[in-house]
Amino acid sequence: MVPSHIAVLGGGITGLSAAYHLARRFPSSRITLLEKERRLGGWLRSERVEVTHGADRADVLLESGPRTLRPNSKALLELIHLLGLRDSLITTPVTSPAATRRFLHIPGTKGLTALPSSPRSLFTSPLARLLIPSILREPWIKPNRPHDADDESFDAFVSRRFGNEVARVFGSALVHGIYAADSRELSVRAAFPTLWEAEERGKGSVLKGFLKRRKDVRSKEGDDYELGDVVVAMKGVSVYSFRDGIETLATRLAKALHHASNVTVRTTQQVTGLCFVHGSSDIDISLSSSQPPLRASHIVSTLPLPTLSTLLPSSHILPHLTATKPSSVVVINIIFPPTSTPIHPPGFGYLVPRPVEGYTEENEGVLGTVFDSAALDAQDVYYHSSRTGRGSQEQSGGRFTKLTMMLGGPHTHILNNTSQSTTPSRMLPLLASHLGIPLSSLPPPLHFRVTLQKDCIPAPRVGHVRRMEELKDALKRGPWNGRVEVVGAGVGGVSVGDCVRAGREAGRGW
Ligand SMILES: C=Cc1c2[nH]c(c1C)Cc1[nH]c(c(CCC(=O)O)c1C)Cc1[nH]c(c(C)c1CCC(=O)O)Cc1[nH]c(c(C)c1C=C)C2
Repeated sequence: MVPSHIAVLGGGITGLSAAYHLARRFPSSRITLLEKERRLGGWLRSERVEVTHGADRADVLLESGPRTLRPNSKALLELIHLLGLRDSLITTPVTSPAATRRFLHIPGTKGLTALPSSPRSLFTSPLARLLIPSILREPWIKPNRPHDADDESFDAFVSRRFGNEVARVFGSALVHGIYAADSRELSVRAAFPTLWEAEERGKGSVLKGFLKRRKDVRSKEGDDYELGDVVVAMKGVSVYSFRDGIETLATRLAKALHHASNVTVRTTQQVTGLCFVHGSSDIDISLSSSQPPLRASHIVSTLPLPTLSTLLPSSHILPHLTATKPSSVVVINIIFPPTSTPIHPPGFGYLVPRPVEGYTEENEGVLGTVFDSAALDAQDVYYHSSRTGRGSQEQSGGRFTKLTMMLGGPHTHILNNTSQSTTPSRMLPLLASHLGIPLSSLPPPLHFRVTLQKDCIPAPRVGHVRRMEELKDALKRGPWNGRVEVVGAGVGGVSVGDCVRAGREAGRGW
């Protein structure tokens, strides 16, 4: 039966995608999207700041959440096609330094260590001593997954197959860069399912499993995405965004919803409770405003799972809503004026692994730094004032350097004391030391902005996949009877592409 009224809870990227696709799939259904804030888009937030230095002026784009997208998400490519966003694309080629050059800053050392970008560079890398033996050994290590294990931590998984040091140095850094979490708590099955599956396919060896996968991938069939010619624009692209930043995706979705005749978007509407209507299968949604409750036949919740848990009547609690620990990140956007020698080497940026002693109060608390101007420089608009005082949009003396330092996550002492831990006088010496340059070669920044992104990334803990299966099973049974779907980063993958796909798949069974 076609749903009469679908309520979508939450106006972040998953909620917007859900409302957009539901409106297309059910043109005769009413759809209401409810968002507690005034703005839509959740963690996608792109803002421009104006900076000047002598005769140089620029409108520089800053991101405080995700900043780049990867072309492997068909759900995202489809949105770009459907929303007509192709002309706003800004891309980074796979051959550019931002795509090929990545670094680690190893705690206790000065400067950056380049990560090998090809099998050949592996042999000349300072990390060769650690990496080569563990890679060569892995296929020969007997299958060692505990036979009844249905999950384990990412750290335990990598330690088993590649050794403890590889797990601490590379595994923890990777997890910092995606989940801002402790790899000793993160579920390998939920966070890196391809690794877990490769080990199964390779009969115990991850590397053998990956070699086997190549054959399977080539024979994989296509699917039902409407991609237009966007795929052509993504040839040879490593990452991409839009001229006005990643938030463009949210603003264009909101615009499309505004024009859809069957959708109502209600902002500043905080949901305070859900209640089954006696004698019917409808659900009443209470709102914090003085508005009467909203009655819906179907609900898609994209709210964080702990928030959803507070909305349910005690007679109808759902399992596992509070099991996932979200990570908080302190994001520091810094803009430096043009300099005669580059502030950082060309590349994506660097990650900082977990220190040997763990996450202690003595640690600097930095998870990594992104060299933003290296990847999507074309987002920044430069003006040059001539002697006549008239501005023209042209390239002048040099480019500003834009980078983002990220702190916190498992370094909880930073989150408890953000304002004191993130002053320029603390951060700039740390940055100079990570980059291996004297502090005196860093000019005073033109812009230094600190944002605390509280609980921004749900980090799935060991057992997450099984718990989410149990949650989905509970939603199929009474009184929910499949009319309520719970989707989003807390349930499935956390990338923007995963969130868009989760919204696209919501309500498929209705
Ligand atoms: C606020 C900080 C964030 C950190 N991780 C994420 C955010 C929003 C989420 C995230 N980051 C990456 C992925 C994987 C994307 C994919 O597979 O398609 C996710 C879900 C990878 C990534 N990490 C960094 C960047 C610039 C990217 C590319 C995607 C993006 O722009 O977010 C850098 C980085 N992110 C974090 C840290 C500590 C860090 C350090 C250099 C935390």
